[in-house]
Amino acid sequence: MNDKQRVAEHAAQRIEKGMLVGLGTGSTANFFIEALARRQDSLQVQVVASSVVSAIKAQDLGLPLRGIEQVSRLDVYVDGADEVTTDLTLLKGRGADLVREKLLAKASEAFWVLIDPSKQVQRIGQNSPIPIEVMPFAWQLVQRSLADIGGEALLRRNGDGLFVTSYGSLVLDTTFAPAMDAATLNDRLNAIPGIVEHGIFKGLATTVFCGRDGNVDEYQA
Ligand SMILES: O=C(CO)[C@H](O)[C@H](O)COP(=O)(O)O
Repeated sequence: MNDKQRVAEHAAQRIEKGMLVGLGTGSTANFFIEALARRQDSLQVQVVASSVVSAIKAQDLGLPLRGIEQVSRLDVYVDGADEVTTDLTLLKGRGADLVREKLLAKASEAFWVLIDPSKQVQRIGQNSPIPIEVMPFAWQLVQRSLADIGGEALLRRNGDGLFVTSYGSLVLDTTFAPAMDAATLNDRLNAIPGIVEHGIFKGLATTVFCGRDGNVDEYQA
């Protein structure tokens, strides 16, 4: 069992009977969905998925799925992350499902983040650019606004074409100077028109579980 599987198993053991559980997206979230499905006979949970791929996986494994439009409050949302700092700020969104991921994280009583040590960083943006979803017609205007606050934004590509998210947005992968802290950046990005969503998750995670050398470390917000 690798660190991602162990941390996913650990989180599934923490789920309580009858909970409404949000399912994240990615390889760690997939391990969690599998671990949850193995406990479903005793747990009888319902789930809400953050992506089509997670919805299909949950359905295939027999987890009862509710549409995101049918819920206003979840007990817990469980997902991976690309980067995590000591104050539990996250960088997410390597995939195409940022919008639903942040909505579910915000709507949940608890947000559990499942990582391995490779995701722990000193500062957000240390290893990856910040993914910024933009309305397709607005990408150049947003690129200009990002340049005004010191961001270098490149349209994400997919082979010869452009990368398109689940909701038809484009993604600007954006790097900022290391001196720009995540809290400031979060506020500035939230204020730019044309941005649909971005990958900084600030003040949302309640617990980070980190699988390390066969154990699971726990960090509380
Ligand atoms: O934010 C995400 C998708 O939008 C993922 O949670 C993040 O990329 C981590 O993925 P993995 O568990 O495969 O390492």
